[in-house]
Amino acid sequence: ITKAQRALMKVIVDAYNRHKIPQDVAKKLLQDQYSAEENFLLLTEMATSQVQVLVEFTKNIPGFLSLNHEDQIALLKGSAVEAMFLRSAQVFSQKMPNGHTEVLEERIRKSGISEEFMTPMFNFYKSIGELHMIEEEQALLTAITILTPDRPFVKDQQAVERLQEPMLEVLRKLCVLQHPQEPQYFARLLGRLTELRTLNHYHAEMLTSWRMNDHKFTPLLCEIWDVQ
Ligand SMILES: CC1(C)[C@H]2CC[C@]1(C)[C@H](OC(=O)c1ccc(O)cc1)C2
Repeated sequence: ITKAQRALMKVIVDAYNRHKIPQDVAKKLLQDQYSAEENFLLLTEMATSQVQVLVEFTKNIPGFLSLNHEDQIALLKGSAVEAMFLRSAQVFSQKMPNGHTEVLEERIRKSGISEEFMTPMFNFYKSIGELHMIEEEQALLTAITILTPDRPFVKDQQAVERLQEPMLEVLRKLCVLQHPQEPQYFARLLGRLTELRTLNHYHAEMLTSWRMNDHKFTPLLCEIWDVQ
């Protein structure tokens, strides 16, 4: 890994760690009561703070703010669900003090999300947990997800590729260094990004079913997912 690549990795990891989910949201998970309505409100707060954290992290990705402005928006809107699941998968698999994970899982299961969505979601969390990613890998994988050139409405895809490629190269080298006994590890990480894309569909269904039951989203969530 060259000096420049180490510098890039440091910028990404610092940004990833600097923007955390506010502790009050995590604390509330344990306090408030357990009604489906209460759970939905908590998940709304969690999703809203995750999108805020996503926007802050994205602004710190070297070169992102020099992209065409419409493309910046298209990348954020196109990757919000995937970045949110990636971050919550990491929160689920190690960041949470144990006990919180079960409570969060319980609240998700009792918040009006249909069963058919639960399975793929929790399978994804398990498959991320099994990778035991270090924070550098998590941060780089999130940046790579955001810098996906073929999101809808992205005009200058080459400009996005030019930012994503160096990240992929650093991640590839990092995987070789971190997992010398597992030459396929980098390929497994990228395989998770494919699994992530399938969650977009389930997530859209989830939003629709919540809206049909007249659940209210926050303005930020309405804006990032073009609802209401
Ligand atoms: C852990 C998750 C990634 C999983 C369950 C909660 C999440 C934060 C997310 O919730 C929403 O997208 C969401 C969208 C709108 C809303 O009002 C509430 C939650 C889906």
